[in-house]
Amino acid sequence: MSPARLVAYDVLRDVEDRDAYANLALPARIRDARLDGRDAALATELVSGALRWRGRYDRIIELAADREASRIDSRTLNVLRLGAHQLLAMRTADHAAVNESVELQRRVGNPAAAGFVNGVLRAIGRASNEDWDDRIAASADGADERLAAQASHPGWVLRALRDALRAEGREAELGELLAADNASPRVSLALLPGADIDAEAAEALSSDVERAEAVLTATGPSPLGLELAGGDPARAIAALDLPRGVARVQDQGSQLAALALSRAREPRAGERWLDLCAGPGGKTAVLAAEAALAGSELRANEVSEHRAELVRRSVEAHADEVEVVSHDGRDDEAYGGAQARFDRILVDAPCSGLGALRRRPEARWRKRPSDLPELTSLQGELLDAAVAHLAPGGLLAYVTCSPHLAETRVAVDRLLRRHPDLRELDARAVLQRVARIPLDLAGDRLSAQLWPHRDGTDAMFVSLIERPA
Ligand SMILES: C[S@@+](CC[C@H](N)C(=O)[O-])C[C@H]1O[C@@H](n2cnc3c(N)ncnc32)[C@H](O)[C@@H]1O
Repeated sequence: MSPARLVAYDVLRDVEDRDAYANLALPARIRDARLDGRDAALATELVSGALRWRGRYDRIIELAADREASRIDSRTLNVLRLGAHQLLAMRTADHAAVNESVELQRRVGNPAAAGFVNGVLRAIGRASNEDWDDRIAASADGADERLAAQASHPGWVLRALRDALRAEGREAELGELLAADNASPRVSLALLPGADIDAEAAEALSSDVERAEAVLTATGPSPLGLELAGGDPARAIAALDLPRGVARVQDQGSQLAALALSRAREPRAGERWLDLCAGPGGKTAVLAAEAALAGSELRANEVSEHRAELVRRSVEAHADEVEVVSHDGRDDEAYGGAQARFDRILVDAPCSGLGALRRRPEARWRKRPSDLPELTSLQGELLDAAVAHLAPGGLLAYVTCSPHLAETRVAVDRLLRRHPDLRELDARAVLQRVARIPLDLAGDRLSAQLWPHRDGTDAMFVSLIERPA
């Protein structure tokens, strides 16, 4: 029995039974099973493939088994998903994929269903991906159901993504976006400003890193950004030999969102900045470095004490300069009192996370449209509280890692209606100025929406709002 397949199966169960995050459960299981590098890579591919493509594979399994997925025992279904991934997306020989799956079923599932697993997987292996696409199309109830199954996205997510693209006049890009969600992104690093080294110099240094099979390139839209072409990010960071916390794993869209606030305009001396929803602290780290350069003070707030601790760790490069507190961002304590005012506030609000589906393969199946109303009210309340603490002339950045219109444009339009004294600034122009390369920002609104398929970033939304002096 292949240990990598057993580990992959166990992680699928962790995700299902314990609501575990695959990216946390997988390394732990790999360690416990003492998998070598090759088996660890195989387990990783199996887990991310089976989770990401779950919608597609379940439809194919239903067609091959002539039975609804909901009527297949969940242990057997996971064995079939892993088998389907080997047959349809990996180079595993068909007989090996089928035999290993039957063995796995005997070991972890109902042995009496081993014949069923054998039959279903043989049927899946007999047809190509193109054939399965045709069969999915022929059995689908409408174009959305077809695309949702083929591209493995829940229907409501697909419609939300299409609405967001349509608002920019780019509905035709939906297929590219879904494909980008289904591809494993490269790891990006941020090299915090103020270090003695910039991204280009770090790339040059990566000749040392190259020997460690972890090649860094100064590519991507963030001026702080490095991309890892392969290998272990921790080794790449260690090989740069920089002070702790200066090089950090971070999506380049997140880097740009933080820079949009700090670089929207020249800071005056002694400004006060606040990161209201800071955990786990990725953007706080960028803001801390920017604040240190600008001579600004930074306060970071995070409602969860555990995540506030992560924020403290994230600013270790500027530990004494950032005040980290833990309160509900709707309460005055988060700001240090009712009278406290800030010159710049980042509201990186809790959101559905639909912009980062490519990084968390299980996330799309966990979100529910019913999560939205609670999130959008919280976003509105956090924004109202932040606005109340914005100094005259102050700047607020509203950021989400979701392109869902209810969390992005609609939230900003509502905020501006509630507070007619506020003025929206041209976030698109700011991002164009800050970015290392020209960004393809579509639509005719002042806010900016980044996209994985266009910008190579998570789908971050950024709006900049000013309280006129
Ligand atoms: C999108 S995440 C922020 C990501 C972070 N800015 C970064 O770049 O690492 C939103 C954060 O808001 C926190 N949060 C949720 N409700 C909150 C509230 N009422 N007040 C303050 N923070 C809250 C969540 O715990 C979560 O850590």
